[in-house]
Amino acid sequence: MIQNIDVGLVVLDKEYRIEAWNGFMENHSGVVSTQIKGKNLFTAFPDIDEEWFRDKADTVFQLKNRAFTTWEQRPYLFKFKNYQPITGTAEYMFQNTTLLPLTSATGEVEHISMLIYDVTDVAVNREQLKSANRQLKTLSRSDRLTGLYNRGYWEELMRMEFLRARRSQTVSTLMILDIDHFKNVNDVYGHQVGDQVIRLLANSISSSQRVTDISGRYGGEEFVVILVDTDPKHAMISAERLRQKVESLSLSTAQGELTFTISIGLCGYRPEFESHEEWIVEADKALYESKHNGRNQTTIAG
Ligand SMILES: Nc1nc2c(ncn2[C@@H]2O[C@H](COP(=O)(O)OP(=O)(O)OP(=O)(O)O)[C@@H](O)[C@H]2O)c(=O)[nH]1
Repeated sequence: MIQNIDVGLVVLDKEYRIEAWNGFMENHSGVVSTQIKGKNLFTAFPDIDEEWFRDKADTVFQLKNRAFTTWEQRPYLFKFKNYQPITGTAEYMFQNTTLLPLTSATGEVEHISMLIYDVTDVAVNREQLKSANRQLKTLSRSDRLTGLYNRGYWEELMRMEFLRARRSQTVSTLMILDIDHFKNVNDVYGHQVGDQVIRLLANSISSSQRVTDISGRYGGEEFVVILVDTDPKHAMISAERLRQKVESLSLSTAQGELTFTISIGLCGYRPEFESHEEWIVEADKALYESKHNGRNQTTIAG
């Protein structure tokens, strides 16, 4: 039975010599029991981390208790190729191992037995679940149309930046921008072209920003960027560069070339702000002024 079970069984003596080696071990290692018996485990399998394994096994010899190794600590003890078709993505077999003391008639532990379980399917499923969760996390943070952070996640980052700004000596600036007369774009060119314009603007924002800037889609045609460690004067240069770039863009549509402009509001962090929302409100007021004064311009909050 021990020969045929779907679990590896190895018996070791105190010198770490292999005393028993069942069918599972033969099949996966390609080494038959008669060849391996009497050989030292670490000489026969140099991939095994000797110090780590001795630490585990010594407690079994001395304290007569059980010990375990899991695939989460180390993917495997014996480097066996994985041949399971369903879990074909894993190159090597993931293993959990149990070490058990074998007590002699005198009560001494002269041998330990190792049970090696193939847990590749569990491990692969767990890894796939982790990867799916990572993808879900990214999706839940980003806006589907533009790929920028969505409002919820951006606001979370904005709140953290507000707390950081409160402690730091440097100034960060919040930029809010909005497409001018966007309703007309939708009315004249249709909603799909409207979506294309939004995407084009999002690309311009992404390509013109610094790696430390944090940009998001705040609403329909409204975008926000936190320019980290940038005062309003320098943010103005960056905002104007973006505004001019957008002004020069053109989109080919069935109704001819389409150009569009944006209005921008800027507001630097102020110590009197009590929340990140106050900061947003002030930047929004500056945006409103840009709109009010004729659009296609940038205003710094007064
Ligand atoms: N195509 C498209 N349109 C959107 C989306 N989200 C919001 N909108 C449209 O954006 C328009 C916003 O219009 P308004 O808020 O009146 O502003 P506006 O026409 O840009 O005028 P000003 O901001 O004052 O220059 C509305 O017509 C919304 O339907 C979207 O995801 N795709």
